[in-house]
Amino acid sequence: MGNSKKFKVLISRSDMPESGVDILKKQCELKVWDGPLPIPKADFIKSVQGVNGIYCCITDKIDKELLDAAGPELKVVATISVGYDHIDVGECKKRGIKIGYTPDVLTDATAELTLALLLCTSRRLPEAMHEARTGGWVSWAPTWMTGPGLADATVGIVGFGRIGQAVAKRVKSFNTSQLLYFNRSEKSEAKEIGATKVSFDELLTKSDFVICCAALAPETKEMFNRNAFKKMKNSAVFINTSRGGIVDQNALIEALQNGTIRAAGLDVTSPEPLPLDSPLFKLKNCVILPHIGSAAIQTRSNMSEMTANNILAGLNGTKMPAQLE
Ligand SMILES: O=C(O)[C@H](O)CO
Repeated sequence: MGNSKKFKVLISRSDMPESGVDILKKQCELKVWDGPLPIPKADFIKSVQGVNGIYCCITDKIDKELLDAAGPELKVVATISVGYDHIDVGECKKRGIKIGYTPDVLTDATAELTLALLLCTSRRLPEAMHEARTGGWVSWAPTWMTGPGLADATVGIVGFGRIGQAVAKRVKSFNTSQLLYFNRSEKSEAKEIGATKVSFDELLTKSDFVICCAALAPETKEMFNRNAFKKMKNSAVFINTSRGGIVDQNALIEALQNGTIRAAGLDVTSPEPLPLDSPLFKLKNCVILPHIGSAAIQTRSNMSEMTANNILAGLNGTKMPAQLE
C-alpha cells in the first residue's frame, strides 16, 4: 500500500504497549491521543472523525455518539482487553464495524492475579504486613492473624469460561475438597478439571470461597446483590476479578460490615478508580487492587500485538486473530 493510501488509525492512549503500536506504524497513519489518562469524550469525538480504525481500551466508551462522529470510514474497533462491555456491540454491528478483542493471551495472568488476591484476602496479608511494620507484631500468637485456608475447602466459580477454568485448575492444586461452578451453559472441560455445575443459589450456599469470573452483561449486572450475599456462608470469602458492575457494591459493603460474609478481595469496583472516601477502603476485611488482572509485562505486550493485528486484518479484509462475533 502506497503512503497516500495508508489506513488512518486512532490510538486512545500515548502509553499503549509499543509492540502493537510498532506493528501498526508500518501500514497506518497513526493519530495518538497525547496522554496517559483516558481521552476526554469531546476530544475523542473530534479525533475520531474520518478514521478507519480505533485502538481503544476499557476506559473508552465506544457508543452511538462516538460512532456517529467517526462516520462511515470507520471499519474496525479493537480493544486491548477481553472484556467489551465498554463497546456498544449492537451499534457497531448495525454499521458493519468489526470488533476485535484479546481473549486467551491474558488468561494465565488474570488467573494468577485471582489466586494472589484470594490468598491475600483469606490469609489477611495486607493486614499482617501493616501489623509487622507498625509494631502490632509483639509476639507469635496462636490465633492472631488467622484466616481460612484453601485445603479441604469448597470453592465456587461463577463464570466458567477461559479465565474461570484457569482459576479452577490452579485452585485445585491447593487440595480443595470440591470445585463448583455456575455458568449459563454446561462446560465440557469441567469434567477433566473436576468441577461440578450447580445453580447459582447452590454455589452461594455451599462455597467457602466464591470467585467471580463472569463477564458483565445485562444478565450478570449486580447478580451479587443483598440476596446473594445473604445466601453465602458467614465464613465465606468473595473474590471479584471480572467487572465491578456484577456486584451491588452497597450490598457488599453492608455484608462486610455486618459479618454476613467474612471478607472480600476486589480487583474491580464501581466506579474505577474507587473514590478514596469509599467505605470499602475503611474495611479491614476488604482487599482492593486497582484493576491489574492482566498487568503482566509480556501479557500486555501480547495484548497490544493482538489488538494491532486485529486492526490490520479487519482493515485488509483478512481473518482477525480475535473478532467478536
Ligand atoms: O477485560 C480485560 O481485558 C481486563 O479487565 C483488562 O485487561
